[in-house]
Amino acid sequence: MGQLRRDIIRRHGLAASGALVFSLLFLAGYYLQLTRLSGNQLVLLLGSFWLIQAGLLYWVCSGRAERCKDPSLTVPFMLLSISYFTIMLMSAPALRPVLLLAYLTVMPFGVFRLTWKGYLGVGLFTMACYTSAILYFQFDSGGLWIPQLEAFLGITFFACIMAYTVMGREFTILRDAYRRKNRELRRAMVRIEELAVTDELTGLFNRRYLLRTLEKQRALAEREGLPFVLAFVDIDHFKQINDLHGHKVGDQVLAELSAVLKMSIREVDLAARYGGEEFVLLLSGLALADAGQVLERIRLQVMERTFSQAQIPLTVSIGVAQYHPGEDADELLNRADRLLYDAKRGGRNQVKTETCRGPVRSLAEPS
Ligand SMILES: Nc1nc2c(ncn2[C@@H]2O[C@H](COP(=O)(O)OP(=O)(O)OP(=O)(O)O)[C@@H](O)[C@H]2O)c(=O)[nH]1
Repeated sequence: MGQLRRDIIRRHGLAASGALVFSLLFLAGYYLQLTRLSGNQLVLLLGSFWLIQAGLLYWVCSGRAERCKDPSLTVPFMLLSISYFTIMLMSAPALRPVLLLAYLTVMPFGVFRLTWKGYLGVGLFTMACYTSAILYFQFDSGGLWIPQLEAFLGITFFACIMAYTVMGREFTILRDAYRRKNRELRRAMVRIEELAVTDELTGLFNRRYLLRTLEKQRALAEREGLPFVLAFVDIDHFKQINDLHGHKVGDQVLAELSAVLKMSIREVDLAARYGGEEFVLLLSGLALADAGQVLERIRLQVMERTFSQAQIPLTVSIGVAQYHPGEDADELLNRADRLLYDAKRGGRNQVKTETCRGPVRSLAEPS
């Protein structure tokens, strides 16, 4: 159960306790003969109130109301209580002071949900209910009608309701500001998390994230026996590109090559910038031979196009090693790095794949 639903249920628990207190007071009023109800009418009144209340509570607590615009069903709950307090008022005019307070205790529960317009609507509904109860009482009983007192009480009650509406408006403003800040904070958190794992220039994952993922991949390989392959991809003679075209173009080349790497791997794989012009690819669920083919394809892809506005041709050298059960991340990284070194030494623009725990095998001859 989510925190939001728990909060809603807690609030409804409070509201139901309030309704219970006023039901008990009304019951006491009945036994003190302060109401005009018969026993059956009393049972019908309180019984139907609690039946509907229980139905609404069930809707909220079971999560069925989550499809509604307001999953807390605040307005239905408020209108239900106000309507029943009005019927109680009609049937027990002597309990008017108690029931006036009952009306007012309903209003604060709108704070969490209602806009000030909603507040005004519920406030006017309350006023209309109260007025009809008073009129009903006067006409029904022909009771003592003291217009000044009724006006006095009515205006005071109206002022209280309006005060709630104004307060409700203030709460709406506060609530909206709080929600806005919360949203901004969440967005900022997501961005910070992104920045913490992303290389700014290339948009690939950074070394820290790679090492973390490598550990997870290792655990998966140990537990589930899922094979994976790690490849170092390094641009050949990148220093010359910087020297010839400048750092800015060099940066552009790095970004474009990163896009090629990212596009060439599957969702389950990972491309990271290890540092400078050196990248690492983690290919999961692949045997060494298949990974070798994938990386050979990447090598050819890089060779077949040019990079940056300066249309610079590029080649990469790649070292590919498969994870051996029991080894640690450093051992795997070192092996792949050694294979990359072999590829460089072997003339660059080639993929060096280790044979199973044996010597390295070249997939392409140096160009
Ligand atoms: N533009 C740019 N250059 C970078 C960045 N990081 C590292 N470099 C440059 O990458 C170059 C790497 O040079 P080397 O390590 O000699 O490698 P190389 O020239 O590619 O030679 P080989 O790897 O042996 O083929 C250096 O000139 C670095 O300054 C970066 O973020 N942007």
